[in-house]
This record gives sequence, structure tokens and C-alpha cells, in this order.
Amino acid sequence: MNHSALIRASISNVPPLNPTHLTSFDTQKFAIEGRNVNYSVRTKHGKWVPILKDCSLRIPAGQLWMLLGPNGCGKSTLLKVLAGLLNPTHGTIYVERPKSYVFQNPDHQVVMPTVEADVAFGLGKFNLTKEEVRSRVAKALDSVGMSDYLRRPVQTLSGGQKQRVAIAGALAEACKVLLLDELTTFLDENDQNEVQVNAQKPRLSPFVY
Ligand SMILES: Nc1ncnc2c1ncn2[C@@H]1O[C@H](COP(=O)(O)OP(=O)(O)OP(=O)(O)O)[C@@H](O)[C@H]1O
Repeated sequence: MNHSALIRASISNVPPLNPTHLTSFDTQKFAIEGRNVNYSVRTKHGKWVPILKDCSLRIPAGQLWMLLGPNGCGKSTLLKVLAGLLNPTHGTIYVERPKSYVFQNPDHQVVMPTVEADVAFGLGKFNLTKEEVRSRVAKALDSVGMSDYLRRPVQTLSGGQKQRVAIAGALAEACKVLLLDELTTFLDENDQNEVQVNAQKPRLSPFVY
């Protein structure tokens, strides 16, 4: 996969990054920046197979972008590299923090017994009062249209509802970068639009790190 597979969902295209003109990441302007990112896997026969080849991209803050490309071109791999779940074989990456990654299959992520507990799970690392946690969980669930499901056991949710709960967990942490793998897997078109619009509203104040 190269940067031609990266399509912005709004306004005009930013020209591809020319790494020779830049010496440091422009963290004021870009929420995500990758330079000549390569990722290869080693087969059981010891052969290296390239998946990402010299992939460079810059994504400005406050915008929604989509990665488009054919099956198997490397979209999920690039997202995992940006999320820090995979280490690039070569290249450099900057991603603004806090960042969150929502898996293609929400069963990998929605693990607590109830919706409320699951959305609150990631907040455990912050020094918040119970009231602050409750308030963040309520706002995040409202953002994804799941306020009525607060006390529901997660195993009773549909795939799309689980995906919304996973997104609410990311929003509750006021992530600055939200990496969504295959938003289309479980959400229908209306739900995708709703989540995208709501996720861009600044309802939750960011944490100070
Ligand atoms: N651990 C691995 N070992 C071998 N090949 C892998 C590994 N991980 C990914 N691949 C291969 O890398 C390529 C890119 O996979 P990736 O999941 O990133 O594609 P994708 O663009 O997200 O595909 P899709 O649209 O089908 O979800 C695929 O050909 C896949 O088989």
C-alpha cells in the first residue's frame, strides 16, 4: 500500500509528504504524520513479505479521513501501526495523544459485563471521582445513541451496538485521534453518519497529561 490509497473524506487533498524537505514533525498542524513507513512480516520459511511499502501520510487535526483501498492492500495494518499495536519495520510515525483504536471486531474490545462498566473501563487510569466517571460515560453513550443501554449486559448487544459501545469507550477518554477499523462492518449507513458527526463534537473536555 502507498499513500495514493489514502483519501480524505472532506476538502481538498494535501500533497504527498516529501521527507527530504522536512526535518521534524509539524505537531502544530498534523494529528498524524508518517514517513516512509514500511511493515513486513516474516513467513515460517524465513522469507520477509512486505505489507506496507514507503507509506507517507499527513492528517491535519480536527478532520475526518478515510483509508480506501482493495481488500488486503494494508489498511488495517497501517491503522495498527498508527495505533502502536505493530512496530514499523522502517520509517517514522507521529500520532497525537491521547489516541484510541477501535477494532474491526468489537468482541475483541467490549469485554466488561455491562455497557456502563465497559465504557468506564478505560477511565480507571485517570484520577476521576465516581461522579466524573458517570458523567463521561453518560455523555459518551449519548454521542453514539446508546444512552438507554447503560445497564445492558454486553452479550445481549448486536454487533453494531457493541461497535458503538467500543467507540463510546474511546470518546469517554477524550482521545484526540480516533482510529476506527472498518466502521462499516456492523454499523448501517445512518449509524455510521451519526457516529461520525457526533464523534466530531467537542462534548468531553480533554484530560491533562
Ligand atoms: N501476520 C501476517 N502474516 C502474513 N500476512 C499478513 C499478516 N498480516 C497481514 N497480512 C497480509 O497483509 C495484507 C494486508 O492485510 P490488511 O489486513 O492490512 O488488509 P486490509 O486492506 O485491511 O484488508 P481488508 O479490506 O480485507 O480488511 C493481506 O494480504 C494480509 O493477508
